[in-house]
Amino acid sequence: MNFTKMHGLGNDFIVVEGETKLPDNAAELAVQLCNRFFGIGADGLVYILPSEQADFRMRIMNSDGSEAEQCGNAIRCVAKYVYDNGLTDKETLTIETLGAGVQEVQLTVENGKAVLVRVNMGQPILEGLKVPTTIDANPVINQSIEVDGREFKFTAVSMGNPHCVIYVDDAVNFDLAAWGPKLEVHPMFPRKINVEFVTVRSKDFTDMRVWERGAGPTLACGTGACATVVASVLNGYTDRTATVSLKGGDLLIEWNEENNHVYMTGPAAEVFRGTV
Ligand SMILES: N[C@H](CCC[C@H](N)C(=O)O)C(=O)O
Repeated sequence: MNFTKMHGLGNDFIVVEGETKLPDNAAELAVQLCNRFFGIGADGLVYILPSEQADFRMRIMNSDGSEAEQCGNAIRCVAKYVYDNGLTDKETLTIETLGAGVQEVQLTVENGKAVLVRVNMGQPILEGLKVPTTIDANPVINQSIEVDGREFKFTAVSMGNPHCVIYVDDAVNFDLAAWGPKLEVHPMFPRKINVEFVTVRSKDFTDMRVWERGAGPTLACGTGACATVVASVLNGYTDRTATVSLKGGDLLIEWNEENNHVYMTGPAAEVFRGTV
């Protein structure tokens, strides 16, 4: 099987093109190939598939073999892949995902290669029961949750995949490994959850570190960055356009007031190609 290794701000993926549908063994393949010692190594396995509604369809498996509804960093990689490899000559194209339907993507092209990608990530889902959480509120803001005797307050946002946004004093140095895994699988989250720890630095700048559902600590999370800005606007902490600074780099997020859509702008990179 031929693959292309790509990343969005260090959130890295094995990208596979040429299949007409998700292989039956995609979950096992994801666990095997994402393993950083016995496989290629990545946060996820991404398939570029044909679509009836859009130019392309993306499906993404986390490194634990679970399928995610949506992935911001991966969709930027897919957009770069299809343009750079001549599968399309469009600089504005559409990609269909499980969690957000047909999404418009705009490429910035330099020397025939896509260097920056702006994605319409769709509308956030704020009804607690639809994120999903067990909390019947809309939105779920400042919700108390306890793990191992420590109380956190979270805001719940779905971008097609579920997110739990928690504000802390120092996100950059927060002990992700101590608390991320416990929150990920808390019974308040019926489909588990991605956990973002956020420190607001100004009305248009936040630090964020993420423990991802099904992948653990990643260097960046695109949907998590979108959830961070939505939660920060709901809490009155930031404006609707803000930079989210992740361990792997920065994403520019805009939650558009007119159409309620969230836009994410950031880079994507190809690292190497291979056969496995
Ligand atoms: N682990 C996530 C999927 C990948 C999301 C993240 N890598 C992004 O860039 O949005 C989940 O299970 O919902």
